[in-house]
Amino acid sequence: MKITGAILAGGKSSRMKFNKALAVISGEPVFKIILDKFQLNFDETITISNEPEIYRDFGAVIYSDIYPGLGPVAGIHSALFNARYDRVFVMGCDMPFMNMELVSFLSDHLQDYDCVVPMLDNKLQPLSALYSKSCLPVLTGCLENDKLKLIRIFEELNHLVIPEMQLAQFGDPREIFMNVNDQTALVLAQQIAGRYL
Ligand SMILES: Nc1nc2c(ncn2[C@@H]2O[C@H](COP(=O)(O)OP(=O)(O)OP(=O)(O)O)[C@@H](O)[C@H]2O)c(=O)[nH]1
Repeated sequence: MKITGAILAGGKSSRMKFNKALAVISGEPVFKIILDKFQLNFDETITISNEPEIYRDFGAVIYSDIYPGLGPVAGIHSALFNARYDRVFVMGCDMPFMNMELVSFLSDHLQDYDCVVPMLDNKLQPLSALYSKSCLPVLTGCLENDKLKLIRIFEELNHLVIPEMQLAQFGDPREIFMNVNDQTALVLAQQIAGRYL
């Protein structure tokens, strides 16, 4: 089954105080690290951002939000809408250490579900989850009805949760799922990058 990898890069980076996708780890912007990994592993890679000029120079294929200004639910919606393939791995632009075998594992479990979503620290991880295009009507409904909290999409989606115990076979979930979204996380990511990049 072919998979589209979608990088969401339409946020405000208010915690980092500069565009976190451009934070440098091991000499490269986090966005470039993710883009390279996605292009190597997925059948198609797309980036969802309303600022295409930032990412075009990296050679990214960019689509904007169809519902601009509504946050990450709109980013996932645009990713699924624009993806060439039915299966879409959607990830934030601040996760340099995602494990691609883990993504294959999520994909292997999609058959009977609209999406497969990891759970870490008792929280679903919608921004590192595998979605089918069958999610689109639910996402459109959420956006049209002002239901913009990411976690609420799962009230209506037929989803499979992958518990932390199963994620651990791919490495330390706290590192694999690390969000480099503030200065503290950036320093930590720079310290452990050698093990991943
Ligand atoms: N396409 C798109 N992506 C978004 C949008 N809002 C957030 N994202 C992305 O979703 C991921 C998670 O976003 P957050 O970390 O919760 O928010 P953020 O605005 O990027 O950062 P903070 O302002 O620090 O919360 C990041 O990769 C963002 O770039 C949006 O409106 N559209």
